[in-house]
Amino acid sequence: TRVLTHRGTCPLVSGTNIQNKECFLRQASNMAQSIKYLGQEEAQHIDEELFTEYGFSVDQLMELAGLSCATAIARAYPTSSLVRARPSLLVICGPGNNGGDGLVCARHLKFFGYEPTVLYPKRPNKPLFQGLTTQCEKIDIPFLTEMPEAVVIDEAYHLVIDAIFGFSFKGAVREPFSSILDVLKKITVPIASIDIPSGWDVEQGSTDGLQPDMLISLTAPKKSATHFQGRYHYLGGRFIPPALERKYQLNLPQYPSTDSVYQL
Ligand SMILES: NC(=O)C1=CN([C@@H]2O[C@H](COP(=O)(O)OP(=O)(O)OC[C@H]3O[C@@H](n4cnc5c(N)ncnc54)[C@H](OP(=O)(O)O)[C@@H]3O)[C@@H](O)[C@H]2O)[C@@H](O)CC1
Ligand SMILES: [K+]
Repeated sequence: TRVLTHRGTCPLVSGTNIQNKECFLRQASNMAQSIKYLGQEEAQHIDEELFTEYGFSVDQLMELAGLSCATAIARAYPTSSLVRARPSLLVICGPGNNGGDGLVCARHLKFFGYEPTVLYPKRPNKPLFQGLTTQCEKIDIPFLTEMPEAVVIDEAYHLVIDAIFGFSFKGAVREPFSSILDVLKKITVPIASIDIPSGWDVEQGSTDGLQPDMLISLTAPKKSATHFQGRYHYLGGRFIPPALERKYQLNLPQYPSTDSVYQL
């Protein structure tokens, strides 16, 4: 009772003097609601269940994931904040679904008024990815044939979108992506990573890897996101059914209104 009646400074609301009881309750509620950071297998299981148990298709979720990435990027880097004449972006897409998110994101960013260019060096021979590529080409998004040097990227683009690897990445990075990541470590323009900073261990992160300015975690952050030190961390992918959220105790925050992104 002494704790409950004592007045002091609440560490959660700096500079305010509220009753400790309130502070305690708020802290307890925040702890109860803190969002879960997923391990690699857990992220893969949730993804699998969305398709097998909940009836979603890959292209559906990829569209929502990519749209939330484009929305978060437009929030963090509005076209009006970009100093050069053209709001040019480089989107680098990898061989899996993370790369697919990148293609969807590039398409939406084009409709949002940006000038994306795509590098897509390893393209899966599947209708989904061929369709996403065609959709970009048909709205005049250029595709590069090789990775530019770091100085060229710094000169030509405002932002690089890293859609190379997501939650299925494992082991040492293989070519051509190891050379691409080496270049990305040298650039000075900011990097926005989709789901995981590419090359990072999904759970442990990386001490000498990319240091993105932005991370858009899809569904829920992965454990490596605790090491993210950039300015903007957004949650996207507002499509998790409540029963699935409960099963995995995701404790997702309430997305505001009709938003598809939430700034963490
Ligand atoms: N539920 C959600 O939240 C949703 C998530 N979505 C998105 O899907 C993402 C997960 O997609 P994913 O499972 O296709 O795997 P991803 O990480 O893109 O890459 C696998 C590819 O990388 C390769 N590869 C692996 N290691 C490598 C290495 N060391 N060096 C080189 N290559 C390596 C591997 O090649 P392989 O081993 O087959 O040769 C394979 O081709 C997820 O992060 C999110 O962005 C949304 O689209 C839908 C809803
Ligand atoms: K990525």
